[in-house]
Amino acid sequence: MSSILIKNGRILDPAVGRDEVGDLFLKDGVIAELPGSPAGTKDETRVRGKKNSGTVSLPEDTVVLDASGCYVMPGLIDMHVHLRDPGQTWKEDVSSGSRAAAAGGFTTIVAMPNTRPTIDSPDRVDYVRNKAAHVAPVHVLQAGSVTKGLKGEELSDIRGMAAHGIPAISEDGRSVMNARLCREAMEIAAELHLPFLDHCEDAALVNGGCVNEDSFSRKEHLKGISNSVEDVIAARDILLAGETGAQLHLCHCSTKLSYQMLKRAKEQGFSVSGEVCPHHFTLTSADRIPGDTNYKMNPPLRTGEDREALLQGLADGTFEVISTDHAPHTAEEKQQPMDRAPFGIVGLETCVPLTVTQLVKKGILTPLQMAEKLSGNPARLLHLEDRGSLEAGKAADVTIINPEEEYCIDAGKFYSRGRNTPFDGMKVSGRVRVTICGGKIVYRDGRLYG
Ligand SMILES: NC(=O)N[C@@H](CC(=O)O)C(=O)O
Ligand SMILES: [Zn+2]
Ligand SMILES: [Zn+2]
Repeated sequence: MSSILIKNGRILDPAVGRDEVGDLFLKDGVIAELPGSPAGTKDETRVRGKKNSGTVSLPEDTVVLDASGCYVMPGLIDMHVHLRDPGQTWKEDVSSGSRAAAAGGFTTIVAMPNTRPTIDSPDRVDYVRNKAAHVAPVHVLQAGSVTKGLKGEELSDIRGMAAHGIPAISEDGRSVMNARLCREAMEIAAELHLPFLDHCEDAALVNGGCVNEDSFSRKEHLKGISNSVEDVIAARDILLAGETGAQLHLCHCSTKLSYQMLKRAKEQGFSVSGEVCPHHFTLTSADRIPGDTNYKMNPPLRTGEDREALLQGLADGTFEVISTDHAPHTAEEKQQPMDRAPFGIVGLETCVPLTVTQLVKKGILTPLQMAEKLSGNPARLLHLEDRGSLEAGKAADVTIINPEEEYCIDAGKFYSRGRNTPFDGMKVSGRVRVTICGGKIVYRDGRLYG
């Protein structure tokens, strides 16, 4: 493996609050001290000085990357991805999904267990892990389901799956509607220090709704999904997490009340966190094009008031994570009427430009906060100690982004098998230039390697 020197980038390390122009050196799969800098010192002025002094001697095979004008962040981590493998590999599989991740700047992704069959046992965890080890250019972590077959009747073998390396449990796609069973799962999760990634949706309240319940749904005579569908389960599960001590992470938060409840729970010292997806911080139900199922996802696009609360929560730190909820479906599947088409949109290859365009350029997040929500915090919440930071000794997982490059999103160029996005053709700013995983360049300027 060659060494890599990243020169003149804006080094953004959320773990230590570092934001300065400098160089980064990667060697033997880890972030290393810059050659010539006295070992163990973190005197950045001296390291920077060396750069210009010409005395640095690099290993001969060093690849030098000029990152002038670019953000250099610890490799991005997506806590919420659907790889559809096993069982629905026409939509996506471990290979295509992990390649899309690399192209999107992600070096670690968490795959949700709502596959066919469900990932609810150690051997099914092993299936994804073994496949990923052979085909994935980035780290793929497989979450385990809370109940067998996502049926909500009997707990999965959570302990067994924990022994096989799941980073978290999740019933994503639905909620565990039986509160007693959910509480039992949280007790086990607390004991094993496994985060509980919570999809909040009351199965009875949702009642076949397909878009947000508002004036638009009424006008189109579509069944609506009220905010309470999400909020009642978020409230219930925050209470259960408080009682059990489980580490609760609210997935794809979309409502104003989920923001307020999360904020309050944190003030009370509960171990809770929350994520917002780019589509929810970018769009509202008013942006939906009637009949276009690429605007159909779960939870649905909400009102402007909800979106404002999400932006507020991202800015004030209540939501510490941005995740994609990458949910690929085929064009045929999506070309059904609104009430029949599947929920979900792809997100791995649009997350960085949407975050830069909607949040950083508009002053809602600083570039350092962007690195925090896309890497530092996910690493902390998933207990990935070697990631989410650019300090010496950490994994050589790095993402280089040019925040100034303007272009139009082209779904036809996605590495994902899914093309289902409402953002095709949208003008954005911010392009992933290089993704480095484990000290290897896996993506550079439009091309995948390895
Ligand atoms: N978000 C979605 O709209 N769809 C997800 C399920 C989920 O994340 O709840 C999917 O698996 O397709
Ligand atoms: Zn979900
Ligand atoms: Zn999901």
